[in-house]
Amino acid sequence: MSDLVFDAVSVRYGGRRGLTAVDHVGLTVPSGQVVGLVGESGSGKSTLARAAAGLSPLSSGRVLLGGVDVRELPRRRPLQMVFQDPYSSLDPRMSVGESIAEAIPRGVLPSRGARRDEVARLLDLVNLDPDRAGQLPGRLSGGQRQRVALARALAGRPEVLIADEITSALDVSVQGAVLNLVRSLQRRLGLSMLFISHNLAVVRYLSDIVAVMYLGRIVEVGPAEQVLTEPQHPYTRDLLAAAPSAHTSLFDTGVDAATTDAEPADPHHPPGGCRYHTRCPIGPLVHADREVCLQADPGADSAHRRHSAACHFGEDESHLPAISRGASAP
Ligand SMILES: Nc1ncnc2c1ncn2[C@@H]1O[C@H](COP(=O)(O)OP(=O)(O)OP(=O)(O)O)[C@@H](O)[C@H]1O
Repeated sequence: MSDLVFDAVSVRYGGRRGLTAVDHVGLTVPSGQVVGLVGESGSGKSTLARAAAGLSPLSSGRVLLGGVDVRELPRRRPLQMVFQDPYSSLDPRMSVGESIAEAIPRGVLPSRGARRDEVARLLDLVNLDPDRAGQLPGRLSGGQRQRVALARALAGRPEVLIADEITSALDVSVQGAVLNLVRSLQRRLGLSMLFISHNLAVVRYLSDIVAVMYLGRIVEVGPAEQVLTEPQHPYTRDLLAAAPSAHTSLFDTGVDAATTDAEPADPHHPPGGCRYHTRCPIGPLVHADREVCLQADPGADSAHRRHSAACHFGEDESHLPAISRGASAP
């Protein structure tokens, strides 16, 4: 088992008129731990996850697993991804068993019988009756399909599971069961996990570490409890203020993280200096120091495991009582 390391990863979409969806991101998912990745829509979370899984080509940087560039791993088998929509991730013409068997690496279990037994083991692992193997996905509920998608991911015996909004398309009544299953599998199998969700309460429930993304950059990272209860970056504070359920119920509906009323920055033309300065409530109120926010990119120390924020005033809370929540940049 080894750490998953994003080393100065950038992903750019389109040509000259395109945008840099992930911009020089450094992030470590320590072996056997869960990193929750949060941030509003369009901040680059899925692109970062897809970059690790080989689904978004890197413009620069590397993704390493145990020091090995994941591009050198055969079919990236140690990294498996589960997606949001269990309706499109399974082939409707293949039985559940065939879908799972297809994901078992070739050569590992050559005999038909051994593959059938492995499918039954995997179905049991995700709490589905092995008799489901003969069914088509059309006969299954969303929650059951997501369990099959998990079984498929586990068929590759991964070290790292990348989970992108895996419960947000499910009925609220089954979200809890799927999350509990993911948590127990992660612990039982010692998996590392990059877990993306808009629901901060869910992220808090699952994660050891939380990383916060804004406009293609990691702006804060640290132990989950610290980031979610003592945030250092103004963006994280705004995110938490907009999603009070991080501190209340796990499965409230309507908890999507949104931030201040200020206009989101244009991802095609991200602001210079600190990327959050156009929306930040601190900059405009700390006039004497605002220049530094316009000029210098603070950068979070996301390669390390301590709590760190990409803010010139991150750990200095002396200005906080003066801040009014809704303040927006001029
Ligand atoms: N295939 C693509 N081609 C061009 N631009 C893209 C593509 N996929 C994503 N983008 C853009 O890249 C940026 C980051 O998108 P991404 O989906 O990674 O963000 P996200 O944080 O995962 O958002 P969400 O929470 O809505 O899934 C956005 O501005 C988005 O519009």
